[in-house]
Amino acid sequence: MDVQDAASGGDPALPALEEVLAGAVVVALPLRVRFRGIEVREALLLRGPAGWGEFAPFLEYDDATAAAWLAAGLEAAWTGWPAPLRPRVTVNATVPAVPAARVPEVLARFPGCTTAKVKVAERGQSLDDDVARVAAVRREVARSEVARSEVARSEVARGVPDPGAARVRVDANGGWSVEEAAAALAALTAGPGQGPLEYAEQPCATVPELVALRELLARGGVDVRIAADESIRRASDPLAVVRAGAADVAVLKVPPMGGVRAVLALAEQLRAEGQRRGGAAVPVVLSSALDTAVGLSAGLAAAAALPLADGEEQLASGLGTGSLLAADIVLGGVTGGVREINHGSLPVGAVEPDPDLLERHAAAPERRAWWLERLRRCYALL
Ligand SMILES: O=C(O)CCC(=O)c1ccccc1C(=O)O
Ligand SMILES: [Mg+2]
Repeated sequence: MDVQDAASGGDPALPALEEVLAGAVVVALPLRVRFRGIEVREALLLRGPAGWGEFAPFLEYDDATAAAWLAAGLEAAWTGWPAPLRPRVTVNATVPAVPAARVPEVLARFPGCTTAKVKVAERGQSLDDDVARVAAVRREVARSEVARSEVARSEVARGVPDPGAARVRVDANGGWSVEEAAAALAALTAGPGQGPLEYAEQPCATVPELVALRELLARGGVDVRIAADESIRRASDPLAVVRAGAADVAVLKVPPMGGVRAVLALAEQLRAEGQRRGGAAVPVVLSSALDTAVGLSAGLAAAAALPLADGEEQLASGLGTGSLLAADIVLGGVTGGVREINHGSLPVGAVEPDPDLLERHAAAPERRAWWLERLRRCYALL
């Protein structure tokens, strides 16, 4: 992170820029449904001695922010990751801000997932849209869960799957005011067809708002944990939100934190900080940044290497987002083959992009040039 270092020849552990550029491939992958305002996911893939890495900061990010994403990609391709502690990682279904009627179609791409994360507070939509979408997710997850369980098969016949049984979390991406969040979380937990929420991810944008929301929820008897996402990955001090007592759960993503090792170190600090505060550790949820199959390998490596306390159950990771892409650069996917979601989990391990798919999904020449230039600028910041 020291500009002077870069100017004077750079970090000795960094591969040479020419070497990094030599293995760069830029792809553009279509999404099945609009997510986070985008319909095509562009990514620059890096080929190094340790394997493949990904550099895919969202287009609007500035270079200082994007540099951390490059560090994560270089770690993947030139250094590799700590050994996994478990071979598979449980993932949540990720439900974009679709109309309720499209929920079954989305969830069908997350076979066996019993935890669902639902996007809420989308710009241009109303609380009614969120309430309908979340209720549809509860119904659908409960239905498929009951359908899988021998014991409960007769209950399906009797038509009584319990919508409260699904594990549902919502992600507002900071889109609510404190008052809107309190009203929405009350409606999403107590209204008809609703039930408990595992947590609400970034209901409001700022740390003081999160603190105020927690107080308001406690006063109103609404029992929903708060998870911090943007308050961690966009903050100069990622621990500040936990120190302020504003978050019960920490959502961590490998690319914005600068790599698997950086995420694991932060998880360790969060654990210590939580214990210092009141004895309870702050649980960590690994999540994707809408990565390609290559980028997801890094998230899976982090989730698989995350130490757990005795008896601690790992919360489902938001790493099933490959299902949101209509095409990827490894063979197979959810419909069969390499690293498909099976019984709600994904196997850990590297993937090898398919040369034909890399070619088929290659970005246009001007987009490739744009990404290579961005890589050069970010490299200079490492
Ligand atoms: O956590 C998940 O289920 C999927 C990942 C996700 O929601 C996401 C993906 C890209 C950018 C931002 C976010 C987010 O969590 O806000
Ligand atoms: Mg989020």
